[in-house]
Amino acid sequence: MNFFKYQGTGNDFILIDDRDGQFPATDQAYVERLCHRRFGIGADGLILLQNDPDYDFKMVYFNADGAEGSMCGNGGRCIVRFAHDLGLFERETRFLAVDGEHTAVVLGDDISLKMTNVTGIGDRDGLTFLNTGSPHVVQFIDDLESFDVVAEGRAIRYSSTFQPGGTNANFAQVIDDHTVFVRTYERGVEDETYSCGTGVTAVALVAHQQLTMPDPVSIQTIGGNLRVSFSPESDGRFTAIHLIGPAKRVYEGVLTI
Ligand SMILES: N[C@@H](CCC[C@H](N)C(=O)O)C(=O)O
Repeated sequence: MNFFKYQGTGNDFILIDDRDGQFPATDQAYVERLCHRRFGIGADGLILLQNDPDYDFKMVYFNADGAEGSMCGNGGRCIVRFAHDLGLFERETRFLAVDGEHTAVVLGDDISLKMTNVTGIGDRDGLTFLNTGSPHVVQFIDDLESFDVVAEGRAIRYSSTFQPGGTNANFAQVIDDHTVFVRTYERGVEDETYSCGTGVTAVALVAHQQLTMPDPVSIQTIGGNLRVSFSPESDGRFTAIHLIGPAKRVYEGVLTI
């Protein structure tokens, strides 16, 4: 079976064309092994591209721990690039993911991915929490460079407040009036990743609501730059949310494990 490796701002994924349904998707240990950075290919997650009768394709996303995850924004941009490379559409696509329908547009090196609407930004035991397709806590920090993202993120991820599912944790530092630097501890990877698409989307919406940062918000991550555009609604919801940034094929190979 062939595999492809893609990355979106350093969030890296194994992509598999599973339109024949042959991949052993229920074998969690196998997916985990493929994602392992010593014994496998190495990736933050694995994504299957499957057929769906009503859409261009269906995205099935697994975290590096082998369990099926909630929505992955960078993975969403990567599978759009993959589908484009496979010739499944020309410029605009419509696909199904775990959180419902997404549309996306190829803009040269960038993919603009429409994210699910956000119902609101809440408070959970003093922490800012929202769901952008995946659950996210957002905290603003003064010196993010030297902040211990893994220790602090893990404490939030496993805190009783967010059990049983847990949450992703994002730490953000304001760079200027429209730019934020973001570092994320990802649930399911159980480590800091170079970038998290649903996480930076969450940070952009919180930066708008709490710091009046205007649309679009520019995001810096360890793995590169992204933009998030959105429409704030009068009832606290956000619609027309787009995550925009590069997504690239890195290499392809044949599975031998
Ligand atoms: N890297 C992802 C986030 C994936 C979801 C997450 N790890 C979870 O299941 O909680 C992104 O780019 O959004």
